Amino acid sequence: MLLKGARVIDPQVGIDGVMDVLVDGGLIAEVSEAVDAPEGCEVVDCAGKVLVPGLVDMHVHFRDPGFEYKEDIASGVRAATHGGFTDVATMPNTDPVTDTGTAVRYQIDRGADAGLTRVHPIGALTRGEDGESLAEIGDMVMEGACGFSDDGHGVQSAGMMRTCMEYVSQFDRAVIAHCEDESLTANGVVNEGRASTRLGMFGWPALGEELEVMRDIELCRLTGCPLHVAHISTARSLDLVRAAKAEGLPVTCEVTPHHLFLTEENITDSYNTNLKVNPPLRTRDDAEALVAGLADGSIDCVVSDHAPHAAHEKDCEFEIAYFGTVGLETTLPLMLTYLVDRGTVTWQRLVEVLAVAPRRILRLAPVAVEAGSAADLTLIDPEAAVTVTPEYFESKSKNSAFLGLHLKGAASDVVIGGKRVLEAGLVR
Ligand SMILES: NC(=O)N[C@@H](CC(=O)O)C(=O)O
Ligand SMILES: [Zn+2]
Ligand SMILES: [Zn+2]
Repeated sequence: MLLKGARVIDPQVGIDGVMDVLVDGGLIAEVSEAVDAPEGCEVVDCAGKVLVPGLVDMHVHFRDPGFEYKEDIASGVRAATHGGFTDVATMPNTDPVTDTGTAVRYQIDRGADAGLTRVHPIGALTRGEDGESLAEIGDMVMEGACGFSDDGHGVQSAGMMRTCMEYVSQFDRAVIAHCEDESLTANGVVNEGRASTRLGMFGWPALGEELEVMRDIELCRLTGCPLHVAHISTARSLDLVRAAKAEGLPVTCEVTPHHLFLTEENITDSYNTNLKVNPPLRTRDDAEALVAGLADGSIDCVVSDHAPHAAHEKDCEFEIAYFGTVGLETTLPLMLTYLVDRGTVTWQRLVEVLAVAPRRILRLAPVAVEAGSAADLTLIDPEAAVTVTPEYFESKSKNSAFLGLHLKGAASDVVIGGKRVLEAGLVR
């Protein structure tokens, strides 16, 4: 297959220019200004589009096994492919929890059966995510777990988290921390401050996150285990991560589009339960600090934290609605519309935060737009018009914090292992 005339952008190899990319089998055979199509070669006209290394969303919830009515692996990978991702990492808060090698293998195999976006399971740190005893981490590494997390909960005991980090540090994997001290956040549904006061609801204070970020950075120092802070949401958490990085500690972090582009102010007028997320939407100052941190390199990657929930779990009082927003199909359009098109984030930085850094943090093989690399590629149409409606989603769930928006720019094609799985915006 010959991808002809796209603007190819890959900071890893220092390219930004209009090129032809020849794919042979699962690999990239040639990247140059003019490649003649070999006989019988499928030619894809990519004029006006941008070709980048395949995008990776390193934080999604596919609810399989256990809550397949919200999402299963087959529907999850369709959403991921539609969103432009060649690879995703799935969180272990399934039922049963993904805490054994068999459970990890199940997700990889189900993902492979679908033949779309690849699924890389993240294993649980503790058995059943109960925070009390270590899960079968070595067994999960052997079956292909790409990282470890009790996402959905913080590990409440510092001693248990220390044990987890000491154990994981024997393997070449990161601990991905959902930082939440539940003694501070109990019952909290919105940011503690103006939002909780105006709405008369229990607050989830910034300190509930920051205290565990501080603790886990200290445990990283003690154990040497790579620490990745999930869905960072406050300016102070970011400062803590910056300071840790400046000291040379192996600390990285991620941010979601909803924490970049929405604030607690979006909730106060609407009571829209799709804006109920964990951690909660914070202040405008926090969101601005996160955008700055993403642009300056302090934040390593962008993740959707795709958290599908059924209609009845959101169409209810704010206090009892489930936490989470779907995100796989809006992350790229939001990034393009609000950051790249406006020049806040360069295309090169977009590729770093959505393709390069997540592979590094998950210890996946690097992918670059150069001869010899795996042909895992995302083709972006910067002019595509996206209207976020329930019908737009391939996901089983429609609980998007961004419903109703008109966005500009989306993936048009996705190539995985040399196979085109998204063609002109349609999942095969
Ligand atoms: N983020 C959310 O609001 N919800 C996630 C859990 C999580 O990511 O902590 C979920 O599993 O629904
Ligand atoms: Zn979480
Ligand atoms: Zn999550």
